[in-house]
Amino acid sequence: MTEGIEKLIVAIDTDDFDKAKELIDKLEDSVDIFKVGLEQYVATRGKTVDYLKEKGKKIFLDLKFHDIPNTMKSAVKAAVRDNVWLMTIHVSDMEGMKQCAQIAKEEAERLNIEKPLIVGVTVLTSLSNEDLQDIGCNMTTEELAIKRAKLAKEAGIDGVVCSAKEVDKIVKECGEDFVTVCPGIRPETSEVGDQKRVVTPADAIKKGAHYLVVGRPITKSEDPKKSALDIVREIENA
Ligand SMILES: O=c1ccn([C@@H]2O[C@H](COP(=O)(O)O)[C@@H](O)[C@H]2O)c(=O)[nH]1
Repeated sequence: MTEGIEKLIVAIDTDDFDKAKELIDKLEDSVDIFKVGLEQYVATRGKTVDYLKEKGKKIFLDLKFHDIPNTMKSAVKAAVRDNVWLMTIHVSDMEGMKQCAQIAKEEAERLNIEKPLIVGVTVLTSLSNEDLQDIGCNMTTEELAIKRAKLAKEAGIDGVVCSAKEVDKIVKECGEDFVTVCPGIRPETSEVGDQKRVVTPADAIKKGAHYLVVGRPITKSEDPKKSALDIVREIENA
């Protein structure tokens, strides 16, 4: 497998199981990791997860758990049983994050399976400094993302979701082994859409991102396979 494929995660954001299946089938030779997010999971009641398992693909379950500690930890426990490779929670209170990290370890040990990676969402890539001001936060997106990454690390979480704009600073603060997953990736010619902190695939890799999450630039393309392969090549040449 090429290094580019190992770093690319494709977000299957559609509310239709047949469309998701068609995309996965088109991309299966060029993509190894697929992200199942809220829209797809709720619409199909998790059916895509089963389909990806049948295909032997790595699954990133992006349901961004955020609740009281007991509910978060119970959701993480259930997701561990689904044998996903990576899952998201929100970087929230220390107690909730610590309990998620602990239960994932215990449940994976009990089932004798590899523990899924748990990453915490720092600051959504669709948010700008002004958006944070609007909700009463006087930090910049970068300051808040770094602060939350440090909290996630302290709580025992494996890594974070962040924009590649701040990924170099997070790697510097939290270390090379702390997993960084970066959405908001846009090749030069792609539409930005609702993303506000965007970076090209090449720049994200140069700044130290471990994994790049790409949705619409691939899934809405006329030729999703070509678009995925172009990104894989850009990653490899970076
Ligand atoms: O901060 C975040 C966290 C998650 N996402 C998710 O990534 C993909 C990005 O899709 P695009 O179509 O490439 O914009 C999407 O599923 C989001 O839910 C994010 O964008 N930002």
